[in-house]
Order: sequence, then C-alpha cells, then structure tokens
Amino acid sequence: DNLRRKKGASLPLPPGPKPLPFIGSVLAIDSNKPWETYSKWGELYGSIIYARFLNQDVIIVNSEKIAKDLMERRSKIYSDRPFIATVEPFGWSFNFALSPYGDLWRTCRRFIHQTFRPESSLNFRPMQLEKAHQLLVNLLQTPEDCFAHVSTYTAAIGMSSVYDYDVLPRNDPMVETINKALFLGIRVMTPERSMLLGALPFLARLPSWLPGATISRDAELSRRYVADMIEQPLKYLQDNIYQSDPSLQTLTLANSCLTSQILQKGQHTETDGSEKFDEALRLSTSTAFAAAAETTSSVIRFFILAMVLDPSIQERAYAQIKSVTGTERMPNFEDRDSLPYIDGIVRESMRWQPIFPMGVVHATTSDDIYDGCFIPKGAMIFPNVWAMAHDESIFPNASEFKPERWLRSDGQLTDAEPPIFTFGFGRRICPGRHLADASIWAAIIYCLTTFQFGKVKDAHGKDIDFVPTYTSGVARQPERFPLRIIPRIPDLDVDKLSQLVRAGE
Ligand code: HEM
Repeated sequence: DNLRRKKGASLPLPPGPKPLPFIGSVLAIDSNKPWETYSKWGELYGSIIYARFLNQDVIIVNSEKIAKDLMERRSKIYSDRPFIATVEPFGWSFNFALSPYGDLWRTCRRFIHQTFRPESSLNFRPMQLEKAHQLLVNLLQTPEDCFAHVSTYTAAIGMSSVYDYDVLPRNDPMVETINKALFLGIRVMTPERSMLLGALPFLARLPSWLPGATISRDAELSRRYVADMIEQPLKYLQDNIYQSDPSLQTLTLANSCLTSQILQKGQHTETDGSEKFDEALRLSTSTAFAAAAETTSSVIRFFILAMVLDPSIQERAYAQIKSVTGTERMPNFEDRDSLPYIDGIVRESMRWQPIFPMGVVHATTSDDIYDGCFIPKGAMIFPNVWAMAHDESIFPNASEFKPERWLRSDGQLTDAEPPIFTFGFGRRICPGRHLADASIWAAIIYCLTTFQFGKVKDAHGKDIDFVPTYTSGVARQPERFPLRIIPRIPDLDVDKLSQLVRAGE
C-alpha cells in the first residue's frame, strides 16, 4: 500500500501512519489542534509525512525548509487549492484565496498585487496612522470594548484600502457584518473538518428546522451574512463611485484604493465591462477586505495577551521608545529602524501563536518526487506552520514570547528572516503582508507609547490570574480575556492624545 507506480518505477510514499479504515483517520485527529497530532507524527516519521484521509492523499510538512523546497521552489505544481466541501455551503466562494490555480485566480492576484505590493502599500501609511489614532481614542474611552476596537481598527484599514470607505469610529454596520460573516465560516473551513463534512455531505443539506441540525443552520446563516458582506460595499460603490453625472465616468474614489486601481486598469484593457472582469473585480475586492480584517486583528490580540501575561516586555519597549522619540510626540514609521525591540515584539506576535497554525492548504497539480519519495498529483499539502514556529532548534523555549530572540547582544535586529512563513508560501503567499505588517506595527507602537496593559486586580490589589483560551478553526485567536488598560500619561484625554499624534506627524 505504501508504494506507487510512476513511469514504471516503484517509489515509496513519504513515511506516515497506517491509513485507518473509513473516517477513522480523520476522527483520530483533534480537529481543534491538528498541528499537535502532526507534530507527534513528525517525531515518529520525520518532517515530511504521508497520510490518507478517506480517499484523499495528504502530505504534511513540518519543516520550513521542506515547505519552501516544495511550495516555493516548485511552486508551478504546488499552488493549487483542493476542493473544500464547506466552501460552497457556507457561501465562501466569494473568496479567491480558495480558488483553484487558474486564470481567474491569476487575474485577481494581479489586481491585488498592484495595490498591495511594497511600494504601493506605502500610500496607506498616513491612513493607517489615522486609524491607529482612532484605536487609541476608543481604548481610552471604552477600554472594556478592547476586542471590538481592535476589529474596528483592522476592518477600517481594510475598507479604506479596498473601497476608500471610511468606517464609523465605533459600531460601524459594515464592520459588524464582516465579523458575523467570517465567524461561522472560519470554524469549518479547515481541511480536516471539511473532509468530514465531505464524507457526510447530508449534514450540510439537513433542513434547518431539524433539531440538532446546527451545521446546516450555520451554513444558511453564513451564506446570508456573506451575501450582506459583499452587497453592502457594492451598494456603497454604486452610490459613490462616480460623480453625480455617471456619463462623466470620473472616479471619486481615492486613487490608491484597490477598487479604483482595478477600474482604472480595466478601462484600458480589453477585459473592460466583460463578465470576467466584473467577476474578478468582485472577488478580489471582497477577498481582500475579508482577508485583511480578522487576520490582522488576531495578531494584535495575541500581542495584547502577551503584554498582559508578561508586563516586563512593555516596560522594556517603553524605555526604548522614550530614549528614541521622547515623551512629547508619537513615534511614526520613520522611527521604525531606531526601535528594534518593537520589531522583536512584532515578530514574536506573528510567531508565538501563528494565527493560521496549519497555514492555508495547497494542492499539487502533477505527480512529483521529493527526496526519493513519490508525491501524487491532487495531494493536499498541509504546512504545519505551528511546528515551524515552535522548532526548538531555531526558536529555543519556543512557547515563550521573547522579543530578544530577534536581537543581537547590542540590541540591533539579527540577520534572521522575520517569520514570513506565517504568511504562507510561494505563488500563494499572502499578498497583503506588507499592509498587515504596517498595520500591526502602527497599532503596537501607538499602544505601547500610550498604555500599559495589565491583569484585572482583586479587592486586595492582587492580579487575578487567568488561563488563556483560543478559538478554533482555520484561523485562531485568543478568546476574550480580562484586562486593564492604563494610560501612561496622567490625565490623558482626547485632546492631549491628538497633540501627541500631531506632534509625531
Ligand atoms: C497578519 C495578517 C495576515 C496573515 C497572518 C495572513 C496570512 C495569510 C496566509 C497564511 C495566506 C495563505 C498563503 C498560502 O496559501 O500559502 C494568505 C492568503 C491571502 N491573504 Fe493574507 N494574511 C494577513 C493579512 C492580509 C491582508 C491585510 C490582506 C489584504 C490585502 C490579505 C490578503 C490575502 C489574500 C488575497 C490571500 C490569497 C492569496 C492567494 O490565494 O493567492 N491578507 N494570507
């Protein structure tokens, strides 16, 4: 069973566990934390593992080197996405991040790339700082809604960079729609869960009035929320995109936003007005703002969690900020190179608890041979990003949040590559990573300059400890935890905050 024929030669599949009958192999995996099972298998079988789930070939990759050998160096045949049974029922076909490797994907990817490549992403920095300022105002006024404010911050950046739409400072209806739309889908979009649903497809088709038919009801709700999430911005665009006389066709959107860039390009290409163009426009805009929202906010929540769990880190960070920019102004992007400890924090916030612990699944489009082993066409490739981020030979005491691991003894950043693998691999690597990195840096530096994050205290002034818990699904983030947010500046109010921000501009 462990041998496959290719061009007459028998090559072994990579080592791995014996296939269990029927759905047993999928059920044997804790779908809340599949990376733990795969890491244990790694100890037995090595860094590249073959497993068969139902009738599906799966290759699990536990090392960054092998992930890059396959998905980057051989990206021509490792860039497909597999069929994911939960995509359609949950209304997620809007998301080209899950589309097969083909023409539609290529067009969307090109659209996104032109707006979010490194040089173009710089256009968004003033807007990102403006939103970070709003985040501080929100945290100052209603610190108890911290989690919601972080969502608003990243959704605001997404909506602005994609649609030039300014969200309300709080409780924006579009932001609420995005959050609702993503919440249900994220939980079932893992390949393991989707394979189970694929094997038991009747679950997705049970009438929603049947007691216990949660999946079917969730799917129906998710479809409705996703439709709203796509419709609301489109309606906004229809109402606002052209100046009052549509025959003038003059865009009123900011030049730098994704929609405007695509439309300008579309007006000069043969695809203008075609159905394909419209579809690519719809897919790339809705994917970009959905992909920008909850991902970036999850990283910021992990940062806040790390600060609450070990307050000494914020003190070191604040000491560096004070020594570089003083206390009379907010730092800005030009200060970034002089604040290496903050970059250590940014990198740890990405690495410590990767928000896509199993990356996003790839699939092969041809047979391949790696290290003498056969890799079949159509195999799912699972990059175990968690294992890569917790590789003790690269990150000793990996479960600790330690910004210094990125720093030399003189306090400067080492030459090590930042944990880019948390953004994926090869031709599918996250095209929003430059925007995300700047959003995370801006939020972190603004927060560290302004606030201390701490545990809630009991009646005797003692910290109340808590055990963090996490959401599960294709993306992961901390569940709400109790915290205090204390301004560093005495009597800080909105006016003082504005002065600091203006002085930093
Ligand atoms: C910290 C924040 C973010 C993280 C950790 C993250 C991570 C990822 C990962 C792991 C993938 C899959 C890569 C692969 O298949 O190998 C991905 C894809 C994608 N991301 Fe992000 N992302 C983030 C923010 C963003 C932002 C801000 C945007 C907005 C433009 C974005 C847009 C996309 C798109 C469009 C794809 C699909 C790419 C494709 O399939 O070709 N992401 N992201």
